[in-house]
Amino acid sequence: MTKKESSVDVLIIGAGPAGLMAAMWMTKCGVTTRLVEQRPDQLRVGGADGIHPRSMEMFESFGLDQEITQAWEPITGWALWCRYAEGTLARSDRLDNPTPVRCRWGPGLLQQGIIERIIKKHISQQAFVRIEYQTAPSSLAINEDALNDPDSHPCVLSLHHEDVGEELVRAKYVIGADGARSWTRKQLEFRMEGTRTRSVWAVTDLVVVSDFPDIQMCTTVNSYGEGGLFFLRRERGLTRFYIQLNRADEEEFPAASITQELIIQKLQSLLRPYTCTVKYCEWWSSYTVAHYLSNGMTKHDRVFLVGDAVHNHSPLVGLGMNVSMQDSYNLGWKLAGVLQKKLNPAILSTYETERRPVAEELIETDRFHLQLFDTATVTGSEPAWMQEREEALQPSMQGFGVYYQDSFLTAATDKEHRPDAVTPGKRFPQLNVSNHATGKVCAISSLLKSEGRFHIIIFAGDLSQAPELNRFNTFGTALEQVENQTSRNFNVIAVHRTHKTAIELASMTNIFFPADERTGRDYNRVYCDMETSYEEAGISERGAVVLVRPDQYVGWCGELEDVPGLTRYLQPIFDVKKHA
Ligand SMILES: Cc1cc2nc3c(=O)[nH]c(=O)nc-3n(C[C@H](O)[C@H](O)[C@H](O)COP(=O)(O)OP(=O)(O)OC[C@H]3O[C@@H](n4cnc5c(N)ncnc54)[C@H](O)[C@@H]3O)c2cc1C
Repeated sequence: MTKKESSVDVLIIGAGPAGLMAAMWMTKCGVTTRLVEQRPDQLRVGGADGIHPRSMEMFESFGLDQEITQAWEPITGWALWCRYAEGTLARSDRLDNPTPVRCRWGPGLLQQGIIERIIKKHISQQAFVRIEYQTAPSSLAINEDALNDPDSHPCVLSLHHEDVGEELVRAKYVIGADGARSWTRKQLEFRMEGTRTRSVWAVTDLVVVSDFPDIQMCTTVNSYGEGGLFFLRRERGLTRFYIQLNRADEEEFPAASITQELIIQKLQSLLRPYTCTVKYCEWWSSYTVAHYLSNGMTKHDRVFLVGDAVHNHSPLVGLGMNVSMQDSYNLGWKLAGVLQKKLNPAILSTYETERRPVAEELIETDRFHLQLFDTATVTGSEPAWMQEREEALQPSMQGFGVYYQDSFLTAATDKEHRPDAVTPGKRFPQLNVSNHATGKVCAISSLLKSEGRFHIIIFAGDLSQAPELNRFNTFGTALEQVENQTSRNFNVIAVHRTHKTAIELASMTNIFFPADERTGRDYNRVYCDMETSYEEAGISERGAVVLVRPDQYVGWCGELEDVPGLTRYLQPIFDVKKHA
């Protein structure tokens, strides 16, 4: 029988959070994609559950936020407990959840399978993105002679479908999102580098009845002599427990001895004298803490690795799913833009230069956090020390520590012209504004939808003054020319500091108040400052122009007069001629 043959723009291997996030970009950008998954189409149990504020911003940009927040359990605070040397178990502190700076989302908890189902539902609405279950690749070859032809399909894979057998697929690009034991990584001959510890943990999702006072909180219990315990209240009445069975400085723990009964006994022992009766166990598993990083993330910028295929660490800090999705969030718009011939293929090299430092930091953060349980000794000063650790972790836990510095996409800006909170390389912060035409209040970040477009945010100052209005309109006219020259449409957002009655939309140039024959006037481009956004962003009365990348990271900042600077930044990114 002859093997079926086909071609596709993007082939994604693995429908976990990283693969689905990549497929979500392709869905939004209209790129023909196949996502193959070796498992059957079933709801995953167990796995991740912690969602960072930054991941919520990503979900919001794809229109998934409401479905997530309808199902999740927000994290409202933390309790810290210690079992002291004499054996007493006591609460050392109860902390409110630190409010993320300039973000409207806090962290929350929702089982990974439910998150995946929500993303899949949106992907399935578009026929050009197809998810195929019980399907896995069996070979991958890259035709190196075809790499320079943007229309070529240099990645050649054999796919095995459980039902229909073998198929030969030629893909322009491949994304290996196939988890910690990545098949794709092995084909690319990348090595995982790192170390394995002897720290062993059990993890389980339980419905319990307990008289422990903070059973409804996110709680850390440190019993240094006996092992750590960490738990979080979840959706559907479940609680996720992480139970340390062995510290890194102890002898090797026999993995075969781990049973559900052993885990529950250990949990009950760590919580004594409080009681904890298990009513239902949805899932349990165990793992030995290891820290590994792949020595490569891309081959020829045609095959990419994302998520756990690149970085492995302990699930305890709740970083893996978030960082994995963020890998794909970084890659997806670049790949889609190149395939649509809107972006220079050279941009693809920034995936590794931007995400490798994040992966390295992820591993370090996890190591740092585990020391809380592994190397501590009872000194009597644990609470302050524990709190310091928790606080130090916050930027990573919120997802706001990321700072991209590849000069291709991040223009260094003179300090003099750079607003404080709006820094090239960092994600655009939440700043509240009200729509000039309707008065509706919103965060600017909620207007930065993931559609593959760059966003231009103009802080225009006080437009009741004729010179300022003139300056604003001059910039608008120049921006229209940039759009025409580059054949790119920007998401244009202007924020002025003028009393609403002192300026009319009609006095603004076309780009700020455009008219469409079919849909009429666009009233969604001009917003009023809510008296704080300029101060919060550190923008002076003269205003500023902020160019935000499609993934909501600031690319460039400058003055309204600096259209040449803006053009210089965009030119190499949009330079597709020599590749077309
Ligand atoms: C107990 C536990 C708790 C966790 N808690 C958190 C948390 O709270 N927050 C957090 O951020 N992270 C957490 N994590 C980590 C998180 O689950 C992972 O980092 C995340 O799932 C990685 O996503 P991924 O898409 O890269 O890989 P995976 O989720 O591993 O997805 C890979 C997919 O690829 C498929 N696949 C593999 N090989 C092939 C192949 N050859 N062909 C086709 N398909 C293939 C697999 O079946 C799988 O569906 C936790 C992990 C565990 C185990």
